[in-house]
Amino acid sequence: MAGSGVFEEIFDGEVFKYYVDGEWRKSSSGKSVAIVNPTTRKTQYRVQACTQEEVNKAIDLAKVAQKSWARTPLWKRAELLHRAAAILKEHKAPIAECLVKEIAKPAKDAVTEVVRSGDLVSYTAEEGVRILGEGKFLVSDSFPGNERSKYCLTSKIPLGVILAIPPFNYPVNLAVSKIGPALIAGNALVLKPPTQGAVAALHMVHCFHLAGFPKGLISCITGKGSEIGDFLTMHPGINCISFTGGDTGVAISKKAGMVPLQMELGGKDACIVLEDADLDLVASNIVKGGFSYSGQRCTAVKVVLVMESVADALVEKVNAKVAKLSVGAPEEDSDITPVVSESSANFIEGLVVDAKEKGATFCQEYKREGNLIWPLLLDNVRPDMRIAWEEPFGPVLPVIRISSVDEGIHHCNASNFGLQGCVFTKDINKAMMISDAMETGTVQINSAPARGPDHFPFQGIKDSGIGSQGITNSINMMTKIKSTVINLPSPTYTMG
Ligand SMILES: NC(=O)C1=CN([C@@H]2O[C@H](COP(=O)(O)OP(=O)(O)OC[C@H]3O[C@@H](n4cnc5c(N)ncnc54)[C@H](OP(=O)(O)O)[C@@H]3O)[C@@H](O)[C@H]2O)C=CC1
Ligand SMILES: O=C(O)[C@H](O)COP(=O)(O)O
Repeated sequence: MAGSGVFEEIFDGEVFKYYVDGEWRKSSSGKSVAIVNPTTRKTQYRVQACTQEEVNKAIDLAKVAQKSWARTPLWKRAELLHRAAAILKEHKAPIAECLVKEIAKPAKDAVTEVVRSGDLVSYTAEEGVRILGEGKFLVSDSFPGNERSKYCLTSKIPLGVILAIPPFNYPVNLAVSKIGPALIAGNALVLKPPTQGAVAALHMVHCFHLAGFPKGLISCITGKGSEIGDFLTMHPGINCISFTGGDTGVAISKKAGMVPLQMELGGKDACIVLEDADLDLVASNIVKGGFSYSGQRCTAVKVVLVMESVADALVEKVNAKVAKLSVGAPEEDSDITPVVSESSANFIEGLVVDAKEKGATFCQEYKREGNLIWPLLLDNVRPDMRIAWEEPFGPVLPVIRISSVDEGIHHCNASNFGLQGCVFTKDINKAMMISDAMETGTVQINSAPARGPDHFPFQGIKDSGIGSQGITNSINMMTKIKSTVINLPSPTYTMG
């Protein structure tokens, strides 16, 4: 059960504590933030509403702890990360339980998220010792006009204090995808978890505490992003921000100071289906890609662009699979579970109503109970409908029929998002041409969009993000190049 067993010290019986200076503490604010269970719509947990002074303290301590952490041998940093990964996996059950209660993640997927996170941390430790263990050696005579009298040695040094802000849909995995790279690279880390998902994140942080990381190196500040977010992101003590979420990220990028930003934001991932595609494969991928975790993935298929000649057949196959999706509680491991909040459900409903008014074909009856929305495929969607462009982040998927591949590419590229996309065809030449033409960070050929495996580069263009994630890219992003140049009194040439 949450907050019990090895996790007892993170809970005071009513409110989960926040983490600073290697300790679990109550906020001096005396206030807490409620986490509403999306299924019951009742308060499930409470977390501390941290104050600005508590943020200042966490960042001050992080600054101090980072200095000695950066002097800790790389292999020792890796060893601690491996230990944290093992503890995380050992305690997957109570952490998964939090994910079920806080964000209505289906029970099996919740366990998968925790195990995947442990694997991510271990991989990060291994990758870190390799890529941070190497630098560059340059000689001056390769540049015109120079003799071989200067040797340049480069290495990767930490940035300082990294601020990590993950979203509700992967509060553990998208937290460790920032924590692991930050720590292996010698940085300190301040985590601001999403409110929905905060308790799972606090349990995860406790696994790092149990692993024995130095005091002050990691802290976890809870509270509403709308209240504490600006103070954190504009804090002069923060040296880098790694954020995953929605439009909030665009606002942060305008407010943040001169610090490196890693922004993974929303998407409207298009699935382009050509006439020669294997329609059974496409249908499976559309259902998995569009409806897993009720469409609440940035990489969910969010619009299907299918050639008119195969559209009827495809829609029929997709509908047959949608009919088999189970709808209900996350505890029962239902395929479709309640969306994260009432406001999210209302937003999705707004898109559905707009599509209805403008004449979309409803392949299923629209049904909603509380935050639970039954899976819905909308056929014959046209560009004047909001759902053609906006991200529902729910189990509603639009189908736009196209008469040419160019029309599909045009729709994809007209979006202000550019996260991922996919194309289904048996013709690899066409697939490559379409992939090159799609203005997205990744194109999947013959599979639905996905971030994983977690070591693959993951990036969005346009409003979908800044920089690139993936284990190696995140480690590099959280470091800076430092050069040392040895100036020789006279040129020297090998064996010369
Ligand atoms: N490209 C990607 O990798 C991914 C993108 N997303 C996108 O995220 C969105 C859904 O996630 P959601 O959690 O609702 O996104 P939000 O942008 O609403 O929230 C993301 C995080 O930002 C915090 N936050 C809110 N306001 C501020 C602020 N002013 N300053 C700093 N932090 C703040 C939130 O805290 P709090 O919860 O307390 O408000 C949360 O931790 C979708 O648009 C989705 O596409 C999601 C996952 C992956
Ligand atoms: O937040 C998201 O939606 C994730 O980054 C998607 O990850 P996945 O594609 O591996 O499910």
